Amino acid sequence: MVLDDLGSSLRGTLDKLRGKSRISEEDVEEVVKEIQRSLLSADVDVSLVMELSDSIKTRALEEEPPSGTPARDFVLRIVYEELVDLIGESTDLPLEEQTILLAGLQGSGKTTTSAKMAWWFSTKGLQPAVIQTDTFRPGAYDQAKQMCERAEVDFYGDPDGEDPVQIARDGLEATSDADVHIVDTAGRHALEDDLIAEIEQINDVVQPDTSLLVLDAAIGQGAKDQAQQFDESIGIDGVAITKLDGTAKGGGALTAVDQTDSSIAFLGTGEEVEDVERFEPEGFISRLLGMGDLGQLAERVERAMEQTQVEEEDWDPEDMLTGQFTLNDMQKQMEAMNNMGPLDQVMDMIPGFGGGIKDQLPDDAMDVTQDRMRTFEYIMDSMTDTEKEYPRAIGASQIERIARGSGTSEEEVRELLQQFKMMERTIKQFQGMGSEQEMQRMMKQMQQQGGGGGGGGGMGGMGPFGD
Ligand SMILES: Nc1nc2c(ncn2[C@@H]2O[C@H](COP(=O)(O)OP(=O)(O)OP(=O)(O)O)[C@@H](O)[C@H]2O)c(=O)[nH]1
Repeated sequence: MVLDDLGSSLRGTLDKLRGKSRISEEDVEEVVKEIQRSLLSADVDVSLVMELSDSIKTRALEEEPPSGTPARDFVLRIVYEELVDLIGESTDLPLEEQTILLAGLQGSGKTTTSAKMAWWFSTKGLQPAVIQTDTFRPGAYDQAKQMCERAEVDFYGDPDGEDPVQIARDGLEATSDADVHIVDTAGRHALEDDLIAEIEQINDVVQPDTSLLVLDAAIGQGAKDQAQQFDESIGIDGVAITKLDGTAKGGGALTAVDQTDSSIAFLGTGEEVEDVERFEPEGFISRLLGMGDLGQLAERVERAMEQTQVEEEDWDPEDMLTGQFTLNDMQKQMEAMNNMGPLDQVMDMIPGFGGGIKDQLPDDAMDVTQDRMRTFEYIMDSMTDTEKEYPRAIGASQIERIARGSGTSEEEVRELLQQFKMMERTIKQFQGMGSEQEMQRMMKQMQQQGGGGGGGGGMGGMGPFGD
């Protein structure tokens, strides 16, 4: 995740302020140094870093903390406000008829982002269409078409067409029923003149309401030149940052935002059409600082509930926090969580869970991939109800029988039991959290918003391994 390093190192530094009511100049220096180090290693432009750290320093030393506010909270608040200020508002994209043009270098993720954005608009009740004008890269047409099919949105392209400007013109006409037009363009390895000339012509024909620059999160200072060139030729209103799942950097994109005086519109976090988030500065920074992002979490839960085909009485998110945890529950939760996205991303959105506890968990605890889930399902199908209810009582002979019955290995059965133990421990950590009441309230709220989940609480009473 972008600037991930900032989140964890800053939390460590801020934690040293715990218990203090006043902050010294030294404390502030240390916090500011940590911010500088993290931002620079995430490729944020030096002058931006200096600007940000100066404002934090000045405010932390000159402003009087409200009485009774612990030093840590006071500094955290300032860092939060200054980061929100640096990153700015999200690009304005009203939920109404509009045309969006995507620009960027080859491989930055434009085609993927166009389908993701179309999917996102469709979840908001609009009818989007993607127009693919990339005649340069063989395969772009098929890729866009397939992704749009997966996203269940309209698509226009011409696999035999050679003139991208004509395709754009025809595409707008052919998809006139749609209300949001997203025009994908070709990229090149570098900023060649013909790329700029082509996109200027497409821009003239399309007359977009918004032009977005698509940038790979791993791009460093090269973002500055790209941003400047595209801004001069077509005018950039916002940036979509892609591949945030693969890098801890992302600073180049912030530089581009600053250079074009624009803002961030979308974040791409994976290769699937659903792996996209509308950028919300407050939630994003909160998550970065380990304060959680309830908005995104609620949205994901809502989506997961629609996708997870479990009976209403079978799954209640509140069950994660109460009662005994069994293998049946683990299976349901794995399905639901899988629909929400990678577990570590989800955890970042939970207040109080992002920074501290998550960092202490073994990496394996997050490793719930679809393949593993499938193997686990075969294994669970070969277990008796009692075994699923009390997995800790499963011994060597049962493991052998289950492996044979499910066509898996004994090692895989042990792995499942190990995964169960880890998840059980994680759930217990949840249960032990100070903010449990808050979590429960939140879960309830999300349940209502999601319209599913029911209040069944199908976990039964405490079993022999309850506590
Ligand atoms: N992991 C991950 N991969 C992504 C993301 N966005 C795009 N990709 C991958 O990046 C590669 C390039 O993405 P494309 O959408 O084809 O890029 P493009 O900008 O359209 O490329 P050109 O058409 O050649 O200009 C593909 O393999 C995508 O699957 C993301 O958010 N996360």
